[in-house]
Amino acid sequence: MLRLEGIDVQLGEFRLFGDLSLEKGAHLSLIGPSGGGKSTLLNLVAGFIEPAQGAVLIDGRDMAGIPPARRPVTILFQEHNLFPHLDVEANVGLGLDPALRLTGADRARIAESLREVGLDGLGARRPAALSGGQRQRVALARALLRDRPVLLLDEPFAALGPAQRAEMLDLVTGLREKRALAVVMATHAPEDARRARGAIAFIEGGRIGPPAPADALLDAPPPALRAYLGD
Ligand SMILES: Nc1ncnc2c1ncn2[C@@H]1O[C@H](COP(=O)(O)OP(=O)(O)OP(=O)(O)O)[C@@H](O)[C@H]1O
Repeated sequence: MLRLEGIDVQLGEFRLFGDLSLEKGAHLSLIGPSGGGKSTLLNLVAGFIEPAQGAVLIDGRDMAGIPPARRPVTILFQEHNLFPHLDVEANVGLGLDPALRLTGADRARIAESLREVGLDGLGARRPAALSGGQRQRVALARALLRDRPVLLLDEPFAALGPAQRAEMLDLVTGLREKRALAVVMATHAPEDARRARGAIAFIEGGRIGPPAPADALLDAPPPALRAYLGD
């Protein structure tokens, strides 16, 4: 479903390179040292940067030249996902219509999406009146309404406490399975990668390592990963 073929990205002195392949309904965690290239990879898939060489393919379609808004991809960041002056319903509604001309049917879909992420009845709140975890749920509800088959998460739950992080990861896993989403998540927390199940690719110095099952890799890490984990 998602393939990076012979990718080479050049950002000033930094170079990201390698291949990657992810099936529908699968989860891939990107872990590795700061500055290794995790966000660059997500930005490449999202269309914020273009490769100098190689191709990003989604469902067999070459994404070259396709702008972020027209890619079958949603990206969720650690913060700044919500507009503070808009209430929760409007923030989610932006996923349906950026001009917010919402019909009754749209509002029903928004309410359903809020229910799905456990925020039933909070549509009239402003983001400032929500906890960090609830704000990320709003952003997730909007991502779900966009209904794109690839979900990119850039350290989305790093600011949350351990229990909330686990809850959010389980929520994402449930939605991934229900909707057969392909999820790519950058994280510094190996326990998050374990919890999300699926595979891990270790990225260091711009080199995209081969994905391997999370438990197997973390239980017997190769030397570079062991050094990163501090074991
Ligand atoms: N626009 C840019 N121009 C030049 N260099 C850039 C640009 N964007 C990122 N870089 C560099 O690319 C490298 C990879 O950055 P990236 O954000 O992908 O790493 P990361 O693995 O996500 O790190 P972190 O874990 O700290 O978020 C860094 O050295 C960064 O300084």
